[in-house]
Amino acid sequence: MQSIDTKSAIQSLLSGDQVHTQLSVAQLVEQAIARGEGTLTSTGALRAETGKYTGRSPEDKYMVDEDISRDKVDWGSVNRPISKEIFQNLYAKVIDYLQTKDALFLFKGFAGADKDSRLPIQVINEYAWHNLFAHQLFIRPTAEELASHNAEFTIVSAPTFKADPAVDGTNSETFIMVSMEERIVLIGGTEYAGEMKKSIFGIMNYLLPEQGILPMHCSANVGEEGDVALFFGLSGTGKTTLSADKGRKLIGDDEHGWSDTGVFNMEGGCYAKCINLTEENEPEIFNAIKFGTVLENVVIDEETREADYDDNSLTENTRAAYPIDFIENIMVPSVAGHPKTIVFLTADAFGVLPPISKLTKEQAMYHFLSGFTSKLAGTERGITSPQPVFSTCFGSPFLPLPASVYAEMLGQKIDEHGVNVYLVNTGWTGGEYGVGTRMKLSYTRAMVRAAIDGKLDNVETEQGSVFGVAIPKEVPGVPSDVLNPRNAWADKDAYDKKAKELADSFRENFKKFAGVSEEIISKGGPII
Ligand SMILES: Nc1ncnc2c1ncn2[C@@H]1O[C@H](COP(=O)(O)OP(=O)(O)O)[C@@H](O)[C@H]1O
Ligand SMILES: C=C(OP(=O)(O)O)C(=O)O
Ligand SMILES: [Mn+2]
Repeated sequence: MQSIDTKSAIQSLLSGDQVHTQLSVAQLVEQAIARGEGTLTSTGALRAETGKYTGRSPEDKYMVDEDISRDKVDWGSVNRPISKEIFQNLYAKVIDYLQTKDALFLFKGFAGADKDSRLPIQVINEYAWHNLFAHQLFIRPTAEELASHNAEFTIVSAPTFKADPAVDGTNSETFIMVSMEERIVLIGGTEYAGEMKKSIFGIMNYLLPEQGILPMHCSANVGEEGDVALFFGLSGTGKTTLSADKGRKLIGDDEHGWSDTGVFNMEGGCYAKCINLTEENEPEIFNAIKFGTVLENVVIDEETREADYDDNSLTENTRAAYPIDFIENIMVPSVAGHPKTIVFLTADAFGVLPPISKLTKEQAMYHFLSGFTSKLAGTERGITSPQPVFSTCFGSPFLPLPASVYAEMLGQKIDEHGVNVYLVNTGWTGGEYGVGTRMKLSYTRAMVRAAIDGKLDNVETEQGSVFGVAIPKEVPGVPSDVLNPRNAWADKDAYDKKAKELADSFRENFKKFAGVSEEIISKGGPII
């Protein structure tokens, strides 16, 4: 086995004079364009294409099997074990490969806006545009912080290095490998920039619980009274869209920690979907697409360089990456108090779940563990239409530890802070995918605002027929006939049939939580 000292390998790689360290946004944009990695758009954004991989590649994501993490990790199809030997061999090859490049880009910064728990990281990129992505998405250091910066985790990203599965022991040419012992993320064979931010999120999901902090796959914002709201949800359910609300300060759009003092963003930027983006529906995001923003796989006119957000010819998962301060109303720093409201976002492709309902403590725990939603087209390789999925804690692709670790912490925190929990279906209504339509964004916004503003605290409710959740009979700004999902279906028998199917699949899925208290199932689960 070729065993290498990973730390000195990084040091020697970084000592070369081809390494551009901590370039400014302007310098990175200039480099990316000069190197033919991307083009400038009419609003000043840098536009790049990612080739074959336009979403994450979960089947190529591995955790190295090591003594320090072996007994902690929840091994399986999310956390795929890979031997130290395979990791070390590939690592050595990637370092050798990067040594041959005439330019490399290094970003140093942090994950975690709370200074007590933040993780100093560095990102070594083959591409300038990837380094710009890292610069915009992670937390940028001040000059003083940079001077004393000492990275505790390193991402090494070599997108043009392709593994040979037969020789290298991988599943494909692509690999995302996390070593908790060496404190390295090794990425090769994919140009999708989202792998970088989500692998650091996975690492925070490993490290924070040890410090008594709950890591969460959610967005967060805060109102004028300091009232914090969290929006949990798998990709495409509306975290980024719904948290950008001009009446509330954005804390972050995707990854947060919840400590004894409150919540904090792990990131320094946002990663918004652009498909069908309009200024009217999503003005904050639309206007954030300017100089400094990275546009991924958005089709632009060759001459005018105008973006066509409706064009999905490269992927459904078109993206804009921008620093959080490109959103007008934000919390600085990205830290706030304890949440008052939690919203679980689900994009139900069956059209069965109500567009908004209030959950009891047991229902909240049941739905958090179930994490029912649909994988929407694009964010993961191979998904082209909504696929119903149970993604525990609304983020199973990013959880290295068993779900119970996160669920127990959330349960305690909800109790301790008396948080109101709502389930919001941003998916289908009036029929399943293909028959019904997606819930209107303006209605969802109105429902979420009413919940956060306490306007649903004392309204009349009816009991949902599937889970027994409390469905408000009226929500300001929303026609009442969309509130009860059964009413929204023309064919009631078809609804009941689908609902039964869904309830059965929840029960089936929940069997994996054998150790969970009977009360959560009896009081929180389906009633049909
Ligand atoms: N009712 C709705 N609620 C939220 N988003 C919706 C709704 N209808 C359509 N959308 C679209 O769904 C996508 C939600 O994606 P996004 O907010 O990026 O999700 P996430 O951040 O959770 O991955 C956006 O493109 C948004 O325009
Ligand atoms: C970047 C991602 O997150 P989201 O779609 O939740 O924004 C992802 O899942 O790859
Ligand atoms: Mn998002």
